[in-house]
Amino acid sequence: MVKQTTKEHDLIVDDERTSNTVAALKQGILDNLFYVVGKRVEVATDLDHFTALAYTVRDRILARWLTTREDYAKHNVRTVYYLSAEFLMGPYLANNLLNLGIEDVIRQAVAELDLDLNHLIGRESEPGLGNGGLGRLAACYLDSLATLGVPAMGYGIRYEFGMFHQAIRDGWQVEMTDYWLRYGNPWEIRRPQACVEVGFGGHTQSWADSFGEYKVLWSPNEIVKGVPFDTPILGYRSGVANTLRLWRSEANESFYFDRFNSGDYEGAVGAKVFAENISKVLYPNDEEIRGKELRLQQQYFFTSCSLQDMIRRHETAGHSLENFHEQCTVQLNDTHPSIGVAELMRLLVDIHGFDWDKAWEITSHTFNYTNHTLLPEALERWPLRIFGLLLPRHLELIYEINARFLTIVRAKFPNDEARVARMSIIDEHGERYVRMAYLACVGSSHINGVAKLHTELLKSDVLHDFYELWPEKFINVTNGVTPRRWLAVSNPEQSELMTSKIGLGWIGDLDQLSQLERYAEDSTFRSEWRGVQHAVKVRLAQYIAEKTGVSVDPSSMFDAQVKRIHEYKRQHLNVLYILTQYYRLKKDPTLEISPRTFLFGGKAAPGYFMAKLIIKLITSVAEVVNNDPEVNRQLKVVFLPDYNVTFGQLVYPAADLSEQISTAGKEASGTGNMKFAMNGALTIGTLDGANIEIRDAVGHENFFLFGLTAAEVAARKAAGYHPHQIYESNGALREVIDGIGSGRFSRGDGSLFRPLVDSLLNSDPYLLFADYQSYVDCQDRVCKMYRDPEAWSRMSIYNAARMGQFSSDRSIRDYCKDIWNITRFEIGAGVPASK
Ligand SMILES: [N-]=[N+]=N[C@]1([C@H](N)O)O[C@H](CO)[C@@H](O)[C@H](O)[C@H]1O
Repeated sequence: MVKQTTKEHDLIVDDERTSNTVAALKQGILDNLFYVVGKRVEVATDLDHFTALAYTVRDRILARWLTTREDYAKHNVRTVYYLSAEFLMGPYLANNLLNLGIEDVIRQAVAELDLDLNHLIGRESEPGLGNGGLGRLAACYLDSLATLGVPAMGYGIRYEFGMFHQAIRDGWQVEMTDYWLRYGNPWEIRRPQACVEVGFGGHTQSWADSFGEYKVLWSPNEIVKGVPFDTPILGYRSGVANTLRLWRSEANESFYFDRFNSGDYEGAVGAKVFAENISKVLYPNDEEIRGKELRLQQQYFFTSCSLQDMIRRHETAGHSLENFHEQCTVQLNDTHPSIGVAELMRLLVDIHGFDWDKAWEITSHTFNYTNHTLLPEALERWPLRIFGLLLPRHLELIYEINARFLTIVRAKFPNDEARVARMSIIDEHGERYVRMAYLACVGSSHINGVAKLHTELLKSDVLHDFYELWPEKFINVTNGVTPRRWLAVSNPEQSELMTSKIGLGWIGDLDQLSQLERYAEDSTFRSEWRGVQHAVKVRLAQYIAEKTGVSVDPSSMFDAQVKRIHEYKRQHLNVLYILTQYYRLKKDPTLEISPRTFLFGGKAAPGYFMAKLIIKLITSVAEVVNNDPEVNRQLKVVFLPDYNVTFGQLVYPAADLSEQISTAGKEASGTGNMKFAMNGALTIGTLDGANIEIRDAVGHENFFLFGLTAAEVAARKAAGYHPHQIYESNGALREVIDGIGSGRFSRGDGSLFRPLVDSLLNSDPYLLFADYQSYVDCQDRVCKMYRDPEAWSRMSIYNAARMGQFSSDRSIRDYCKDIWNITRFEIGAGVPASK
């Protein structure tokens, strides 16, 4: 991590106990080992030392945390509430050391206790409370919100079991439970006094009160307690620490004992199990819904807890609910918390006695909705049967919201009942559904996509009707990633080199990376750049050898594709190229091919058969290629198991080539693409998601482009797409497909990959065949370019230098300006910072 000194605007003064001298830190670690972990040094394990160190670091965050809260309360700040079913935070220790600016003194203090900081950092189990991009984006945004001093709070679910651990057995993915809390979690604080109650099921009764007012009472038949666990989110050198509040579901004592005491043991235990099950485990599906009732329970549970908590904080601060939307703005991270629209209406109308119109004005000015996917199978819709049983009052409220909404639609588009049916929150087809994306659109002031192309496709396709009705609601905010974790923490080598040229400022202001441009033409710097890259690759090669036993050559090109396994992300297209090279080399072993190591990583949703088969294809091809002396000097294929944040921090800095090869129009944005390019990797990619903006930023000449555009994909499909014709007309492709189908890469079992081969030959829904030749030709250009290290490192430096706009700080500034209308806050200065 880069050398650092405490900057002036970290105004918090540490007291004796939390000063940052080596002596005080050593004492802190020893005190926490004894008083908190309850161990003497002599018998302490690495894990004990890690825990004591974590508490020592947390001690130095607490003052900033409490002061932040006090300052926000004192100044009545408008606050952002980021509601997300997923927060993929990754391990905290190294990031907190960077943001506190104490890494060097801690490293010395730990060393003087005969311990190794990097080793202790490696002992932390990461909270895998997310599936992929959506969850990690929420984490990057929390880091930027605190760094920019934006009053904010993250609300989510404290899953007891996070994202499953992935092992590869006989080439297949095997899922294992993630006991991330096995050794406790030093970063969180349980807040039992802030728990809330959440109801499920039951029935409603309605009547007209003495003023003729229509009243409704909901009598749930299950009551669950939501208990918050708070984690401080420290900004980078801002002195600000915001809060991530994650809810755990627990049995509601009284509810549980009443049944117990009445001898209804089954009911009592049932209630307890029901309650505790809700926050038990993360649903491991990325981009596809599995309409399980428990999933809806999870969504309603954390959303209701969060909204009740926000109302309580608002009223405790002496505010009237009349101006709730002026003090609070809520970002819905996809549709997972969109039930919040109906829940806030319930709380305002049923509990706080607001009339409908006032309640709606508050609600519709409180929420903003971010869409993260265009895939139809990922747009959440709940069967009325499940919805009505679990949330009878909310269904009534949604009917009312929908009726009033469709009146607006009919007014603007008279005599267009087809449009009315298309736009209705209630899908009348089949068993009838609640369309959550539509509820989110109707109940939100702003609707944003996560990259320019994605937002355009939302306007022209998935949410076109809503765009025609409310064009003013639609806005784009292209994703970003935090340079703290993904550069300064993950790639200290490159960070040191950059800092030696342009200073430290880039960590807090990534646009300063542009000062690196002039060094791209400096051959000395280019060789230093290559030196750094090689050192990082050596580190990854060691990790690969440790984890898989496969030895890879750090001087080969590291070609990486790490992301969730999904057909639209086309990991299998990457395999088609590997096999194309394989067959070329088998025909002519003397062929000049610069050695390349193909790195794959990523989890498949447990129920997603084709994704699992793609993993098996990769591991099967690896087995053949890596053990074939005719090709394994030039080609190496590695599937690295259990891809997560910690693993990502090793791969992104080490890659030479970043594979962003999704079918154009399918990847909403991507964020791995940004992490790779920031670390100097060159991208081979399609004009999809944020690839387009990355290519425009780094320079078209510094990006390897291939494939159909989104419009061409749509046209190809509309015209009727016949993949078999391409198979017949392209010999190299035919050889590869026949090879896979023959069993050559599956120990002779020709049936193993039949489903994949048939899907490609008959429908190829993600147009691999259509893009195959363009991809192969592009890869050949990559090969050629890699043989010119000067040219390659020049392009690599330009890539890194021009990634400023992909900092999550820029994204958060856009949200503040275009959606949340919120000003940043200067802790201690007591005045809002400039916009
Ligand atoms: N859900 N979801 N969507 C995704 C990712 N899978 O998590 O959100 C990410 C964050 O917005 C996007 O970068 C990515 O393209 C998109 O597919």
